[in-house]
Amino acid sequence: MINTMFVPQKQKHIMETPDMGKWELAGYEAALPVTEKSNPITREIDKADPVQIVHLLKECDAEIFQEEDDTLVNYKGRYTETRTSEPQLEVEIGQREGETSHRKVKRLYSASVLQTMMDVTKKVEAILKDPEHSLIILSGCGTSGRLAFLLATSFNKLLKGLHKNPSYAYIIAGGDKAILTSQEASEDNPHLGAEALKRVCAGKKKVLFIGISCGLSAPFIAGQLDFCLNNLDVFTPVLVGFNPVNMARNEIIEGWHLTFRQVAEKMEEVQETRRAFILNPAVGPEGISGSSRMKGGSATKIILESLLLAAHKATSNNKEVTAKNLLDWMKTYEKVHKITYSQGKMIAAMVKQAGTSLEKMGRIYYIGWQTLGVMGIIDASECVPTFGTDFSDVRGFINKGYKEMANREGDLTSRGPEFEISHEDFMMNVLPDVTENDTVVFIFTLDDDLLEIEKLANQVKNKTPNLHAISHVTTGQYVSANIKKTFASVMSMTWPIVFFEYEGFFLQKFQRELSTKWILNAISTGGHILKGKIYFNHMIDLKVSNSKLFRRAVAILQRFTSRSPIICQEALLKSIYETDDLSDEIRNVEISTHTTLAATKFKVVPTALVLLTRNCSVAEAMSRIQAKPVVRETIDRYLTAPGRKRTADQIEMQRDEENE
Ligand SMILES: C[C@](O)(c1cnc(-c2ccc(S(=O)(=O)c3ccc(N)nc3)s2)c(Cl)c1)C(F)(F)F
Ligand SMILES: O=P(O)(O)OC[C@@H](O)[C@@H](O)[C@H](O)[C@@H](O)CO
Repeated sequence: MINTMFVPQKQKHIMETPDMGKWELAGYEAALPVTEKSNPITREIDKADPVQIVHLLKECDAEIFQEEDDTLVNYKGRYTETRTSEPQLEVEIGQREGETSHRKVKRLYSASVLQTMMDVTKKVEAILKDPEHSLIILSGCGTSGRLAFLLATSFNKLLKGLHKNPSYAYIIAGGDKAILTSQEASEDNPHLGAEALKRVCAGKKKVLFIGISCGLSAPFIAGQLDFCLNNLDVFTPVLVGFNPVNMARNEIIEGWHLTFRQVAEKMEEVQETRRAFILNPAVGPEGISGSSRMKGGSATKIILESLLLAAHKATSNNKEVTAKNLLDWMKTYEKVHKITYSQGKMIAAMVKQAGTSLEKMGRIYYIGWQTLGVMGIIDASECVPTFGTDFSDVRGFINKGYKEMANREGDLTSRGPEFEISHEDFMMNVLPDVTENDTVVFIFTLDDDLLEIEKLANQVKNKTPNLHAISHVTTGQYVSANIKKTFASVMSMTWPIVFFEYEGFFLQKFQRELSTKWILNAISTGGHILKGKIYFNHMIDLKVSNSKLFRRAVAILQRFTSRSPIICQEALLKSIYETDDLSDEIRNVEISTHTTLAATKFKVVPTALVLLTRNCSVAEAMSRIQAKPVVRETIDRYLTAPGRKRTADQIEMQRDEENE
């Protein structure tokens, strides 16, 4: 029987997990948070060619829509006979002795999810009736914060079109600069979250707070939810994420008194009285383990756009929202998946092109119009924390810059080159240095200014032949021959004409955004896979810049070395502090001390991997990694991952250690 995986920390920082080599045996996989698991579909994605990469990502994204299958979950930590392929096991902490209950895994279309969505739409409608004294706030960290920004501005535009005052606001951990740049550390501060929430809704009498944390793990969001739970007269908290509550993060949050799971359990209690809500369907593990920008981000868009659009439609038609309405809105997003991936071959060609550019140390530029430009900016900004690249490797630009973005803090250009996002900035400061190693992708609809598009495209064409277009057209519209001949390739998605009234126009816009997100996620992920950044389906060389990434680094080291969590954490700390003998002082300082220092270092996880497999000094491990910069080859040489044959000396070494 394995010890339960996440218990409130007794010792500092040690995650209670089964020790080495027992991952598969004890059903450990099933007890992992869904959002952090390795997805079997992409287990060998690092060996796939562009066409296969796109196919694997398509399969992963399809899991978002998977119906509730008859997987029964048994609480007593025993296997349950299920009709799905593998035995499911979920370890519930503190379940009363003798009580076994069966529960199905909650999915996007589960009755309980639709019911909760309906309950939340009623709260939205109440807020919309009184914009003066009430507010809907969307909040998140990283990608979840960027989507909070996009959703809030989109729905305020919808209201503006109806000559109504704005009812939405957004919070992103780290402020508006986090829309464009990686501010991973701000995720770890619950006080920062609560302070930002207080500031944004000062004076409001009724606030619907929607906190987005795909992994049910961000302390920033935990702080905001807890603040709401202590002020339920004004606040109605909604938690959006993709783990069951009993898999919410259970690590004591630094400088605070609760874990995310304790906050989520309090939310569950209050949900009984319909004064708090949790929307947390499982959508399956990410194609790159833990990369919640992908399926987590897509599912966030689908759930919240369907829910909010339904509420707006009900308000303008003065009709009740039904579960069927919500199901119909969400089902239309399945068509988006079908239409988008019907272009699999062209997406693969762009993935291949991206890989070539990145391998040649070239760059990738997304030149987008309106919110499709925002999707480009979001995908580009995620590459830094996801693949450890420089901001200049993948960049997004949008017509009219901050005017089009309509972000609260306005024009950020003066903060530095990574904040230059307008087409003018691109033409003046980037285009002159574009070479044939670079790839440029235009993203637009046929309702955008086609003359402007053609003019800019011809200027780019003089600098690189790798000029591609993603265009969204409505049935009956066709990309002109002029436009076609300007681009090396044009991927054209044709969308059905929307008949339902005003909200339908926004649904079409949202669906073109999701389609674009899937394509750009494939381009940036596929490009970095082809560059050799991914091992199996893990980004091993991650920057350990917050506590979640620290945990992921230790978990990845455990997974690839089968060593104990303690040994793996020691190796990681040796690598971060560049020392062969860790002082107790280092062992016992707060995790933020480790991550603050680690954020300034390179390749600390690969170095720790070499430390664990070669029993050498940190200096020697670092020089080996320096000598062979591509992570995958480095590791291949020293390591065979679980499930692939293990070398004799590794078995020997492991046996020695176990006898220590
Ligand atoms: C799947 C894998 O074993 C793995 C990866 N990451 C992790 C984790 C990453 C981040 C965490 S965590 O920050 O502790 C966390 C994050 C979310 C959550 N709900 N609970 C805990 S665990 C785990 Cl538990 C396993 C592998 F292979 F990737 F290492
Ligand atoms: O939404 P969560 O689980 O709280 O995660 C919030 C952020 O850590 C997450 O968005 C991160 O920036 C992305 O790079 C993940 O791919």
